[in-house]
Amino acid sequence: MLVELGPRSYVVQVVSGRQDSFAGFVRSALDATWAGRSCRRALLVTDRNVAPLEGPFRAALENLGIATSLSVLPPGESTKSLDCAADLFDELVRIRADRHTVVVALGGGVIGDLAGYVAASYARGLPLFMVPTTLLSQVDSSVGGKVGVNHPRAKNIIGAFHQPVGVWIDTESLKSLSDREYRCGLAEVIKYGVILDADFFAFLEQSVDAILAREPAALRHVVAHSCQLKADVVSKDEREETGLRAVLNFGHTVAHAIESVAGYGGRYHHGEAVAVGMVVESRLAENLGWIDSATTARVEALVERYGLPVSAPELDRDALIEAMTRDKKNQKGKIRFVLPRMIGQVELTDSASEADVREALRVA
Ligand SMILES: NC(=O)c1ccc[n+]([C@@H]2O[C@H](COP(=O)([O-])OP(=O)(O)OC[C@H]3O[C@@H](n4cnc5c(N)ncnc54)[C@H](O)[C@@H]3O)[C@@H](O)[C@H]2O)c1
Ligand SMILES: O=C(O)C(=O)C[C@@H](O)[C@H](O)[C@H](O)COP(=O)(O)O
Ligand SMILES: [Zn+2]
Repeated sequence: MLVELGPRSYVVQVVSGRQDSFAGFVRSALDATWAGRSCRRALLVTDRNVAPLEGPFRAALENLGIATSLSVLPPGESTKSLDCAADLFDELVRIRADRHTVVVALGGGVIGDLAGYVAASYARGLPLFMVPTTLLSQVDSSVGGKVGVNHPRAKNIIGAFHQPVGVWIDTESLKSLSDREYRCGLAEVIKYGVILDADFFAFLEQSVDAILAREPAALRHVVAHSCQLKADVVSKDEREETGLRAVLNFGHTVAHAIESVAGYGGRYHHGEAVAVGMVVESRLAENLGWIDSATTARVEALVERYGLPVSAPELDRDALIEAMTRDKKNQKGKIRFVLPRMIGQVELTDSASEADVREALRVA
């Protein structure tokens, strides 16, 4: 599928175990860019858990005549930091990278966001390939060009929009992914159903066993359909300017507060925080009269059936609300939420008062 962005358009290729075609994909994606055939060097960025998968990707790049250096970082959310970005800048300087040096992010959303941010900033922009290896990064973070790192008190607050030149998704790379990380990806998948596609939400309700068992056909549908939904949104509102792209932030006002209060790499991984966030924000919509209690119950039930948390009772409520006051979506000092009007449709609003938010968090 294509993410249509005029001169920055790119292909999202979804395969199952076709590593041999990666080199051809890179060649044709690079040929479509201004940097084209002059790309002779690459920095392949990964983490320790994913490093066992890097060999064929490095070999493919080398076979294309692209001399490839490898940076292996510690796994986990705390790697999405300015310190780790600085390490990658050091490496790019060391290998004398120039604007024809390609950055390849092989890993989950942490590696994609971090390496993407480095690619966006170094020499004011290097060509970037995303090779996502978690379900979450395959259905969400590898597509759309949001890259960045965390500030200790504000999630993703340092970043850029920098579209990749290509996204290579091999669903077979998920074979080594833990069940916990697999479920994290399913939180963002459920999100797509709530925000954009009631039929997809119903499919997720009907296919719990097949999806949790990672049945290949169900998995491919989940990945390809999620990417298509995201690609359509990003094509229409690349930089979150019209309000459309903001729909992808359903559950995230609360989720990002949970992550920064609990600590990056702490008790809640991003997908788990999004799971809690979707339940709390559905309850908020219900309390505002936007949806009925049956709709909230449907969201909560699906989150639970996929083995994801629905509450974070141990986190301090004042700290959560304080963290929400630093959310990127806020305007004129008001916290903004993306809330459901029904399954398949959401709206951005600043109409929730602090008391409303507190009430929605009360039972969470
Ligand atoms: N840019 C965006 O649009 C966007 C969208 C959603 C999420 N995100 C960001 O993505 C991050 C979360 O991404 P994530 O859930 O992929 O987390 P992650 O990158 O931390 O990966 C989760 C864990 O899985 C391991 N792993 C990765 N691939 C593996 C594989 N194939 N086999 C075994 N282990 C593997 C990693 O080493 C890590 O320990 C968060 O920082 C979130 O903010 C960004
Ligand atoms: O791509 C987007 O836009 C999203 O909102 C996708 C989210 O799942 C993702 O977590 C994203 O990183 C959040 O963006 P942010 O702008 O709120 O930091
Ligand atoms: Zn997310």
